[in-house]
Amino acid sequence: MKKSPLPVQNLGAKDKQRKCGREALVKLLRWNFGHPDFRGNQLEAIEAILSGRDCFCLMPTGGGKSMCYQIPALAKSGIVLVISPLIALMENQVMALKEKGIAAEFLSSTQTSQLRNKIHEDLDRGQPSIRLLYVTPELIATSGFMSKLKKIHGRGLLNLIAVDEAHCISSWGHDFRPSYRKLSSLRNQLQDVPILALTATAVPKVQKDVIYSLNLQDPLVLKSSFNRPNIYYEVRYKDLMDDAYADLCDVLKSAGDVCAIVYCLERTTCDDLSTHLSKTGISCAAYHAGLNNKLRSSVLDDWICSKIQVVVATVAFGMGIDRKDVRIVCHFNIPKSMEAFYQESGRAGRDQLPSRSLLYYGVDDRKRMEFILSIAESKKLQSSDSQYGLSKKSTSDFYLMVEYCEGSGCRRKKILESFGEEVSASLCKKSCDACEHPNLVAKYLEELTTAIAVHQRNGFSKILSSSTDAFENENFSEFWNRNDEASGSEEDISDSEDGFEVAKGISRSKFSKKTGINEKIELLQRAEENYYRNKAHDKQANKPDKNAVSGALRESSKQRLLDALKQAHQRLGDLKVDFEASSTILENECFKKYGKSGKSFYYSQVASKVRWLSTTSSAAEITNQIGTGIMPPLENITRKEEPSPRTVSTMLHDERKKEVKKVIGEQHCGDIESKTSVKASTPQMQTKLPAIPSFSQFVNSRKSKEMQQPKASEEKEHHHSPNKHTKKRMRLQ
Ligand SMILES: Nc1ncnc2c1ncn2[C@@H]1O[C@H](COP(=O)(O)OP(=O)(O)OP(=O)(O)O)[C@@H](O)[C@H]1O
Ligand SMILES: [Mg+2]
Repeated sequence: MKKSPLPVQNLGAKDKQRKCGREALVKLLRWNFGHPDFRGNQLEAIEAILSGRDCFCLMPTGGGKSMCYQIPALAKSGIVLVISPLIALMENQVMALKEKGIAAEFLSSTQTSQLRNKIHEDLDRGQPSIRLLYVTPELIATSGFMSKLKKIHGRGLLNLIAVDEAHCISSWGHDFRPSYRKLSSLRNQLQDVPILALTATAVPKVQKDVIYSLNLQDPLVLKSSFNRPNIYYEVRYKDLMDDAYADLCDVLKSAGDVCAIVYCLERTTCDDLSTHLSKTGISCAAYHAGLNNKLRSSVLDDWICSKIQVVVATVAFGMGIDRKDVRIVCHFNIPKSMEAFYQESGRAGRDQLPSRSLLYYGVDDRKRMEFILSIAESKKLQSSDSQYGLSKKSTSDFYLMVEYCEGSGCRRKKILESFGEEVSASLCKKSCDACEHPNLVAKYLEELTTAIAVHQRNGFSKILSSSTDAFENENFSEFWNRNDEASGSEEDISDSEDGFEVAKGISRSKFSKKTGINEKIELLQRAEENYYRNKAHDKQANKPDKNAVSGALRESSKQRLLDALKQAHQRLGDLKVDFEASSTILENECFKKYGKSGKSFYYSQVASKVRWLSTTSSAAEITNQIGTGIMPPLENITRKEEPSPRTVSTMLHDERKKEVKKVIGEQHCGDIESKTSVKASTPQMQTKLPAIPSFSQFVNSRKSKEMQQPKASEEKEHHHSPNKHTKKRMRLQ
């Protein structure tokens, strides 16, 4: 319904400098938004801004921060500029304001040039009709738009600059956006325009950083408690349950037909989980950046208008989702930080009614996140962002989240303390599982400790171990040494430019479309791993340290590298390196890095090198990496000891064959074998070793098989149901 312009114009047109009294502001609120009164610090913030003062406003998620700039936009003639990190967020707010008859627009590259021109024309008018103009920080950074802003300001029409989600300016914030840093120049460029910084998730360090970076002058600092008393916090332990999918299903069903969001780390989990929930009769849909825009907006629309009950989403279902009656927010995987968790779980109960935050914690998830963060950190260290001190921060943030799950004591207290709030023990009022059922939670934690010990004993998720230290100084794990690494992130999932998202994007781009292949690679790796484990175990039956890298293991690894080098030479033609010396160098490198970390890391690194040798398309790359002298002609190479027919590689090959057979069937395995045997019997090799099929060979033959038999392969993929043991192994997707 379009409202009459009153009382906006009455208040604004009379006297621009006139201060609106409380009553007039409440009237504006009631008239335009239908709320009976201001909440929390809204009024104080609005009054400060209207008096021309800078303001830093920290309010909990759903606290009503938008009102702090929307009311001033209505109280004075002129324009309020709102800087917002997401186009979707701007679109939503502008649409909602327009529905209320308030003149709001946003400028973005997604609009037609015709529409943009129309907005610019309005801004150029003596008295623009637009009251709220939403823009991205990127647009602010352009000289053209800045000169337009200066002109508007010169005409006395720029009333306020509101920086929404202001924590994005700080590299200490969980959603740091490099483009936000460009906002630092606003104060100098538009000197006497008040600036309002708004955020829900700033820890004290970030709060200071925001105020400093935006150069706020004597700002009114308003901080509300982060506490969300209407949200009940609970953690459930995946490692202690048979089937987390079924558990979640029960939770959602027993809650009735309520609105819920389930956050997952990976798109594939969203798809799987959504399918699973749908099958059990829950109305739900997946939402992630892998879906096209049309599908995404239809899922969002269906959820907003209650056509579907549950959205199973990645963090792409992000900031600005304003449905008030979300009753359950579930994290099916541990989030990356307490700030992210707070913001996401805070989408529950924005209507202040009782709601629930449920986190499913799994040790495997924790390890996966540790791995992602370690990669993101390495990437950030390499990039210019390192100047902002990003290196160790995300891991330490993450451990707060781990502590939330693994520690005993009130969950609410943990959340609030992480934001620097001092909290009394009585605050929670038994509205978290740890306060309501302390003995039960203590029992779970004890069982979890045992489960973790069992995982560790069994070498569970060995390849991507929890030890991020093991990846320090490493040019990433074997998973990163792949040809397609350079493909990078083809899309963003949360519209964030951050290293974390980029790292996730890269990992997804490499793995998500290759789930089947990835599983097979895993099987091969497992076969290799088993081989080494068994061999080392046999040889060292009496030795106490089962995890030590034995001399035999080193020798066989060297042999593998030697074979891989020779195969690379065959494939690429002009590999000018000394094979023996090079394999020693490569093996030494692996041992130097991981010899002390135990054989699984060491083996993993060797496997990585072998894979690199068998997939790289550049001989120069190998030569450069090894950096050894000129290689004698291949024909002249003779081994000191000719290996027996049943060598390490043969055995390894047999192991692989077994696994390959398991996955792709006898016939296809035979294909690989016949091809590789031909290679192995070529005279140049002077070895009886059958060649190890490279992963690309394996993957390519698998692909062609899949193309021939799409249905059969689909069945096999389907067979890898989420609850199968294989799913429990770690995969980055
Ligand atoms: N004074 C008020 N009384 C009642 N409801 C209000 C009031 N102010 C805002 N709201 C409502 O609260 C909800 C949340 O508002 P808003 O989106 O501005 O919150 P936010 O603090 O920006 O949250 P987030 O951190 O998630 O962005 C909206 O539905 C809004 O209409
Ligand atoms: Mg907001």
